[in-house]
Amino acid sequence: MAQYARGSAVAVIRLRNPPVNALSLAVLQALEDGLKKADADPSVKAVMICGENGKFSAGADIRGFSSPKRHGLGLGPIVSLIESCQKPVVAAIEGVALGGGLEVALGCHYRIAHVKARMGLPEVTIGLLPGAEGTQRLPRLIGVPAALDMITTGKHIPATEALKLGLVDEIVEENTIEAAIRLANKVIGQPLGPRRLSLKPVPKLPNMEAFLQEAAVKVKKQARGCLAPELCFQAVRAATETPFAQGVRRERELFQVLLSSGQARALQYAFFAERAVHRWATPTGASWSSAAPQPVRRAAVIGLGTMGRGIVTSLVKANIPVVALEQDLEYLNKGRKAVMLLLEREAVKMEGGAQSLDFHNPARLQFTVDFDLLHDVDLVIEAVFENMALKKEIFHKLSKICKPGALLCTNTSALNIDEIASATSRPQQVIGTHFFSPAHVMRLLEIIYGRHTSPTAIATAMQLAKALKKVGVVVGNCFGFVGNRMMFPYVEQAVFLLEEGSRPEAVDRVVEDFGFKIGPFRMSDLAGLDVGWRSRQGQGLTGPSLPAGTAARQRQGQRYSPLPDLLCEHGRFGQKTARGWYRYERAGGRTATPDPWLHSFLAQYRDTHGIKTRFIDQEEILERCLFSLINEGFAILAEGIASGPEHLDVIYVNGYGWPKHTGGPMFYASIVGLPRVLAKLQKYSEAHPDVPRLRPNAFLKKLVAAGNPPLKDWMSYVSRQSPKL
Ligand SMILES: CC(C)(COP(=O)(O)OP(=O)(O)OC[C@H]1O[C@@H](n2cnc3c(N)ncnc32)[C@H](O)[C@@H]1OP(=O)(O)O)[C@@H](O)C(=O)NCCC(=O)NCCSC(=O)CC(=O)CCCCCCCCCCCCC(=O)O
Ligand SMILES: NC(=O)C1=CN([C@@H]2O[C@H](COP(=O)(O)OP(=O)(O)OC[C@H]3O[C@@H](n4cnc5c(N)ncnc54)[C@H](O)[C@@H]3O)[C@@H](O)[C@H]2O)C=CC1
Repeated sequence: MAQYARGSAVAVIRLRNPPVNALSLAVLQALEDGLKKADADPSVKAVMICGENGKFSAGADIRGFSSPKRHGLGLGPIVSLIESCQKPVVAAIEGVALGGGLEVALGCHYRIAHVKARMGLPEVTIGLLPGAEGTQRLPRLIGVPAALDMITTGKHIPATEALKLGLVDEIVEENTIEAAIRLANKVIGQPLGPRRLSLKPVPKLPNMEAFLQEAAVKVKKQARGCLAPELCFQAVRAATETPFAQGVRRERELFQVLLSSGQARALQYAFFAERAVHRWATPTGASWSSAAPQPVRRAAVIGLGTMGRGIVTSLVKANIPVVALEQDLEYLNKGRKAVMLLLEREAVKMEGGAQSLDFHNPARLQFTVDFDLLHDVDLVIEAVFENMALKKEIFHKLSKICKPGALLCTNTSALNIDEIASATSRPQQVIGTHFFSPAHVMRLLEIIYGRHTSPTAIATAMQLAKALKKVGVVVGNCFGFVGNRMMFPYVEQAVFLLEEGSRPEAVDRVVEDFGFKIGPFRMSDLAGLDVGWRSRQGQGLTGPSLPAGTAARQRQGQRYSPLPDLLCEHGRFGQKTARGWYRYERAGGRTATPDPWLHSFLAQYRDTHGIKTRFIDQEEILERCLFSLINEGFAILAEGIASGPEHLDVIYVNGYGWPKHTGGPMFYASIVGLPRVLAKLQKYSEAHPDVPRLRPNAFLKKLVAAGNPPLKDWMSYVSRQSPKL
């Protein structure tokens, strides 16, 4: 709702719809009523619009977009109504003014913001465009380049930047409402024409056409198949080419296209999924609603390799003092240099508003090889080599040295949390905190509870994720947890496709065209092929411990591809050795070029093993890679390793580069239709009976037999007797 109040000459309209004053139909109606009342009342000389509880508005109610109650576009005409008001209207922006919220403010004649407020048009991130005339007003106010940037990226900008851009007239550090009322009183009687954005021309650029052409290419490249950025661009382009009213008509047409698109549905699902995973629960009944986190005032990181250095950086950025520990002085110095470099780069990015990182202060960041310095930290994150014996040795040590309440976290990417915890005297305080590389950049934190992990430990890890500005997703303990476990069949299929006749660049192209940031082979080259090789050696799948006489392409009666092992035996570890599935300009180089050596190696390999090369089309590549991954997702849900499909989707979108505009693997499966996913898996499984991961999972079959229920109902079909904990 919106509350109308009149004090002296200024009428106040307060948007009210907790928690973020989203613009529901009721709010819009009350806003319209308030405006009409103020206009009609001769004693009212000016109007001030603000939001309840220190937040202007986060925009249209996103749940309303899929609601059957939606009655078309109501906001555009209301913004016009504000602008055409004969009395000055001032927006008092506190907290956030986003989407439709900012469009309301753009209709106002003046905008005043609190210094801590944030503004933006994030519609593009939920598959839409600012459909309440925002694509036409914003370029008129701040110019085309800045408007295009805000509208096509959806970024939120701080008030200080908004002031520089001319988006707001003034920023205040104290009471925004009082300042807005003062401003409203001051401008009574002043001409409103120059303040009406719809009447202003779009500021000209000397090279507008060239600028737009370049911008179009950039937007398309960044969109990676997502429709909304391109349509946002078209709407802004209309502002540069046509009068206001015509631009608004174009904006509405484009908005309608997006509103009815599957991508918008998927992105809105992803928005709520990311919030739903905050409300974690475990099959034993522990949950976010009853567990309280412990404070983390000081932390430690053990191991400053690829992951540890990023984790230290994340903690420093979150203002958590850190002790960073290495095994010896040589590694320590190497790690220190790497951490300092990362922090210096972060400090540069944070310049112009953000607090300084203060990382040269030993009270905030200390480097050591002495375990005794960890005696008083609240939390330790272990990031040493992926080796169970080493991890157990370290946890045993930590359990003796750390203070009783300290949380002991492991960054293992696949190992058993319970086994690691068994080396301590406090298994209830042992938990997996699985960061993704680069750890200071990637948003995902997979949080893995073991058999004995306490609810407090889970709540503390979730709180840590929030402090680090990451999305924490709580999952159960199994080999590879959720993310990597689903990744194994995907990568396995990609390699099998090479055996059968495809090439790395062909597989990567199909997966990248689908919208992945990076295909499976580029990804392996980036991560390092030696990582998986060592893990397979540890599992006895390759290397010296493999029993003599084992068939080259079989392990335990199942199909196995030795191709990645053979590449490693040739010293091809990926980017780090300038050779992997591709070749690179130098060791550590980033530009992947298809490698004729690899092509002839594959041809020889097929000859050696008598594999007949066949042409594999894009559909088969995509389906075998994605559906095998999704199939594993159903197994994970059935085992109770994750409490819902949203968890799997949030993990994939935030940790593995799955295209957000398809919602995530499980949402995508629901859109493709479970009967189709099942039929395709059945087909591929029949063609490859020695590949168990292509065999349709029983839970998937159950859902299909139950009539393909909507994703939100899937978990009600899980039999509760067998959660694997
Ligand atoms: C605002 C945030 C920055 C806050 O972040 P944070 O503090 O971290 O809290 P969160 O956990 O994110 O959010 C708290 C809580 O609020 C929910 N929520 C947030 N924003 C919205 C929203 N816009 N709509 C609905 N609900 C929202 C969130 O889900 C949380 O609740 P929970 O899920 O239960 O935990 C951050 O939240 C944020 O960035 N929000 C999104 C901002 C955004 O994207 N805004 C753009 C919205 S789209 C828009 O404005 C479109 C247009 O401009 C087009 C104009 C067309 C207008 C048509 C009129 C629409 C009529 C709707 C019909 C309604 C039907 C009816 O009334 O019945
Ligand atoms: N590399 C990646 O992309 C990811 C790795 N992980 C996991 O993170 C952990 C670390 O992996 P990386 O950083 O890649 O390894 P890395 O090999 O780059 O670094 C490991 C570091 O641990 C240090 N170390 C070894 N023994 C030690 C000891 N006793 N005391 C102190 N330090 C010691 C080493 O000196 C080395 O610097 C592993 O468990 C790995 O599985 C998790 C997610 C992604």
